[in-house]
Amino acid sequence: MKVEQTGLPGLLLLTPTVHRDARGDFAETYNARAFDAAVGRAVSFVQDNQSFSRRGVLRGLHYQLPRPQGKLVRAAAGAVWDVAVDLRRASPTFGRWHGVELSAANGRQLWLPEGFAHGFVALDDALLVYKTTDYWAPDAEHTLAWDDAALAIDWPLSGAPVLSDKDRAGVRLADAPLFD
Ligand SMILES: Cc1cn([C@H]2C[C@H](O)[C@@H](COP(=O)(O)OP(=O)(O)O[C@H]3O[C@H](C)C(=O)[C@H](O)[C@H]3O)O2)c(=O)[nH]c1=O
Repeated sequence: MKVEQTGLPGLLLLTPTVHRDARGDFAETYNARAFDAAVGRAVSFVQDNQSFSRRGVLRGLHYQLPRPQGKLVRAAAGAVWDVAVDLRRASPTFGRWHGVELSAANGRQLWLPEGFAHGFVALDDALLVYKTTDYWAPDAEHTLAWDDAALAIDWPLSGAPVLSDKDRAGVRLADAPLFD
């Protein structure tokens, strides 16, 4: 598995080894021993999620506080442009974002430790699958405005995104609850 830093402390890009043969291919999409070695600590996941999004759908930017969730994210089908925003008040990269294409074709995974908001736009119809380190806690959910000028996220959009009502009502960074 290839492990790459992203410039935001703790946010990692992981690319599992793909074993190809005449039948197709095989990859270990999660191996606790290898993942914990990459992260440098034991991480336990309690929930697996999947969401299908049609091309042009944008979900996010979401996080839970309290009950923050670390997330290990990949596209099992199609492709998304996945974004993490550092909301850790004391982080040297507070308020900065990182975007990367995750696709079934590139097999890339993004590890977002607790303290990040997460969102993505579907570049074509996409099935996003991801593990979380805590359970869903709807009362602890927050939505950061995907188009906050203070974040200036350079979304690869070819028109207005398809959004949920919740995501249309995201709060600005200046008004968002932050991680200490
Ligand atoms: C997150 C979640 C949702 N739900 C239910 C609640 C709604 O009835 C339905 C859709 O929920 P929502 O519109 O919040 O789904 P997304 O917009 O994809 O939210 C997710 O998208 C961003 C990108 C994330 O990183 C989070 O995991 C999560 O916030 O699934 C559940 O039953 N369990 C869950 O863990």
